[in-house]
Amino acid sequence: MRVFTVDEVKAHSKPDDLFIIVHGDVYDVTEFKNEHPGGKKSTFTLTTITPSRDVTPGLACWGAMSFLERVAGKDATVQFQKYHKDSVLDKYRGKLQVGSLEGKAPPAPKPEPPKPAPAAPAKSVAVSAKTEEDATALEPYGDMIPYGDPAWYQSIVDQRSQYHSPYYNATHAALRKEVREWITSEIEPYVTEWDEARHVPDTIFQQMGQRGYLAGLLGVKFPVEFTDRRVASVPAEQWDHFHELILTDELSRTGSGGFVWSQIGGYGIGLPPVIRFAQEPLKQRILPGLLAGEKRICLAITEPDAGSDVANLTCEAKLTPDGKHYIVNGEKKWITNGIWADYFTTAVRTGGPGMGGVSVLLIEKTHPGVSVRKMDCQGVWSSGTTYITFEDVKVPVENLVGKENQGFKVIMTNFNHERLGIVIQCNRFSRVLYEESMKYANKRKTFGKKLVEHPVIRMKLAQMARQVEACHNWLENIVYQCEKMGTTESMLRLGGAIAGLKAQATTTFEFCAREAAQIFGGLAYTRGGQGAKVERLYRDVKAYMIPGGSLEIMEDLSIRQAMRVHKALGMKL
Ligand code: HEM
Repeated sequence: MRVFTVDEVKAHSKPDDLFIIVHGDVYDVTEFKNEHPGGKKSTFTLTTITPSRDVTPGLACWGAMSFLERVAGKDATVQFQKYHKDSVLDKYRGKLQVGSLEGKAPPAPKPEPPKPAPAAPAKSVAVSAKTEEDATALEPYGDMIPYGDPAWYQSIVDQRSQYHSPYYNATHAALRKEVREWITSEIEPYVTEWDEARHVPDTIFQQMGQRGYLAGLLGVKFPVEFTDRRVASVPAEQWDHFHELILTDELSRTGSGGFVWSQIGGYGIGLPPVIRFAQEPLKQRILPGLLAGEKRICLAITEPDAGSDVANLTCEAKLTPDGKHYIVNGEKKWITNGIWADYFTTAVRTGGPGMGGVSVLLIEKTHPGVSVRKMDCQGVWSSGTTYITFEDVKVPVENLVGKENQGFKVIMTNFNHERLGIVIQCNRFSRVLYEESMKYANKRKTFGKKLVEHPVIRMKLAQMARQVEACHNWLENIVYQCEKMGTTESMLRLGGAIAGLKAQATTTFEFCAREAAQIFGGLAYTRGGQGAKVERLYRDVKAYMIPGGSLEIMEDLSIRQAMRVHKALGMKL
């Protein structure tokens, strides 16, 4: 790349030869000015700027010249920072940058690809002795915005005082770095585009497989028996529930429910029942392709008339007289990823009414009689929400997942994992809303002050942060219990608490979306731009508060289920 002097850049200040400087880098925006959303020359007029209530004399009004022409040949860093997030450049740098100013510090070296974590420390979780805890003291990580990342990401810079946590070791720190670097460089700059297109390129899901991430998202030990894919920074034998928490949390930093669900929405709930309950030959046949990201799966439970009330589903599966097949007829609605799925982990009625007549079948796209159509929903646009019809679909009995008429147990076992996934995503989305608000409030000025200098805005930030932190601490506690208890014990013991946590996380998410939108004002009301994440997440809230057990069902269950368990434990009322 060329090195420029300030005077050399100044020479490119005409509409047909237009350079600008941002953060010491030189950009040729001659062509780009015509597609720049900040006002094309031909359309930019006074009316394109809508004054907010803060109608101060400083209101930008630059006549019939586009923003880029106004700063032609100059250093436009200040103006750039006013209207964009720096991450905009991640997307356009490759296309527009022609060089840098002389004397600009060389760019930081590209991060090395993650190396496998060192064998020590081999302990997975729970360090109580102080000496051991100090031995695993971790480097600080992230932007160091208070509450902008989970507490264990922080530490005082001189390393004398670490932010202590009993849950995390060096492999967890390595994983968060590995995932964040991938998300920042290859995902985040394109998420808005993909959301608008309602599709994430298939290559991203394939990368999820290649990087070993898919194999690590099943709520079980890393399934080495079915795949040779590995996560670069975590030895498979050390993989635990906290790695899964970090992976989902960092994926959710994209601030798009659509993106997260496009990757793990169907997979994270459709595959665990198969891996836990399917017959061995079926697992051997389908798991390698799924774990590699070459095939896709979804969970088909909800119907036009049965949502949280799962026991009343009506999609029926009748055994053929020769006992070799089920014939499936019925419909499924709001099925995440259904449109792309090769396999459908489907709840069907094989017996009488109620939960005792439900079974789970793995239906395959290749089975004649399966048809899918995409649904148009309020949020999670790139997640592929689907309406599915099964018409006389002939499914081999070998595809039964669990035992006939005992499907309710399969579904129940799945719920904790599904809901924890929802909690992790919701809480990071809430954190993103808070983090975006904090950054914006420190930049945007109204009535002569930064937003953050107005007590009413600080109050909003405080209310967001305390709810996010409370939720995260409860989440870590529950994940720790999952790590220690077996699947059956955690299903029974934790069902109530996880339901309560889902209620907590979704209401926190809804609150943070509302407050962030108020802080961003008009920018959160328009799609794209600085408020893109806020506008999008506001639309995504209900996709988290209704499915996977609605808020009302979750709150009720958090008491009912807990009472049932504690009765067995000898509760004294
Ligand atoms: C390499 C330089 C630049 C690039 C790549 C760029 C790119 C963009 C993009 C993608 C948007 C859409 C919103 C978003 O995604 O944030 C935007 C909006 C905008 N840009 Fe730029 N821009 C550049 C420089 C500038 C400069 C120097 C100015 C001002 C002098 C400016 C003023 C604006 C304005 C006013 C908007 C509209 C903001 C809004 O709707 O709230 N841009 N720009």
